[in-house]
Amino acid sequence: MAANPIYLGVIGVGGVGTAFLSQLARLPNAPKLILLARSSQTLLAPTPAYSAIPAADWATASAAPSLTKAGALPADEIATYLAGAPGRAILVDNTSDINLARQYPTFLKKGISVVTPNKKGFSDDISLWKDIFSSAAQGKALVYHESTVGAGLPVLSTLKDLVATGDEVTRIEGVFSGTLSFLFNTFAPASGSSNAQWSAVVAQAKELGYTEPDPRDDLNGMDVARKLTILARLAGLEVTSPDSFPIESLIPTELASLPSSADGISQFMTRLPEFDSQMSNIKDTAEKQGKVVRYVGSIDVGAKNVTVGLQYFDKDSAIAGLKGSDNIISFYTKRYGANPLIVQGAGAGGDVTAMGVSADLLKVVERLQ
Ligand SMILES: NC(=O)C1=CN([C@@H]2O[C@H](COP(=O)(O)OP(=O)(O)OC[C@H]3O[C@@H](n4cnc5c(N)ncnc54)[C@H](OP(=O)(O)O)[C@@H]3O)[C@@H](O)[C@H]2O)C=CC1
Ligand SMILES: N[C@@H](CC=O)C(=O)O
Ligand code: NA
Repeated sequence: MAANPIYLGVIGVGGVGTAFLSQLARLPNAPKLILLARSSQTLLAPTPAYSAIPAADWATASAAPSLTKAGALPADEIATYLAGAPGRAILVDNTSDINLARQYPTFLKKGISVVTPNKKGFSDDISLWKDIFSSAAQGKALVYHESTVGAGLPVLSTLKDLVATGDEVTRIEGVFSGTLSFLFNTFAPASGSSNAQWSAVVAQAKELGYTEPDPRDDLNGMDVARKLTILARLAGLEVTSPDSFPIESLIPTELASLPSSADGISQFMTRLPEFDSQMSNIKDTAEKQGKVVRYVGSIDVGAKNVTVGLQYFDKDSAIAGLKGSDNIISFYTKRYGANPLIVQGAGAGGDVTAMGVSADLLKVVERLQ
């Protein structure tokens, strides 16, 4: 244990949360886990001892007899509990909950640093973005969210380094969704052929843990729009919200009004096969031109223009040739000239996303000590 112990609260033990916990259990110099929550239950290390919760997984942790067990706690109670620990505290939010994200300023003002792959807060209204960073300054706390774009790929750190060292970023473009990359790479591969139905590949992406908790957030383009909002803001554009530019949706209009509940997700997945021909038609149109279709985004910093949607690509292009859930993100800058700085690799999945969260956590621990 370090000279100044650092305390950790973790909320969310789904695909990313579970992978994060198993990485945490192996981290050198890991902070002391004193709070672990899922949507219906919270485990707390009793005060004043704050004995560490075993980080291996939820099942092991919840079996520990010494812990206090509560139902879902309001964010301000969690913040008060963490702020009461006898050292600096960090919150890791592994949920996709916008309401929790809206409470980041409460945590930060109390000096609790935030590490998260949850993109909702950083892509919500610009007022929340400003509140998060001014609250961090006020509470002398840190905010790291690398996995909000490109999962664990070094996308935000690269962009921040470019900006901080005075380069001029002119354009950022590429494939920003692991789910949509996997869907198109599998459904419409650049080499060989595929008979896979669109709905079956969507179900596979969900099973592999690539999709958002609600896969419609991937298919409607909102997940990509949120990532582009975050990148645009870091590049200096005041994008007011992720719906302030046009977004092409791949949700069949007939299914657009299903409820956003768990039942709505299940109805959507059940009915999606009825509309497989819509995506097959798009694939065939590209095929007739000797091309493949892919879902891409771009930010033209000078023109303050953001685009999100389908485009056709030559089969020998870098974007057409991506594999699996790969993202590819090209940064065009004054220094790099005509040859962009490119970041490429898996852009979704529990382990690679948790890697970004764990690496951020290590950075925060290092800076707090
Ligand atoms: N999956 C991926 O490849 C990537 C994911 N991300 C982001 O990571 C985050 C997590 O994704 P993922 O693990 O796939 O999602 P999951 O749906 O698998 O897990 C979400 C977890 O959050 C918990 N949860 C939700 N709301 C609350 C709340 N208010 N309080 C406490 N717990 C809550 C759920 O609880 P319960 O277990 O009780 O249901 C569940 O444990 C999301 O923000 C996602 O956008 C980012 C990059 C890539
Ligand atoms: N659902 C997202 C997960 C990572 O952000 C994606 O598919 O890219
Ligand atoms: Na990243």
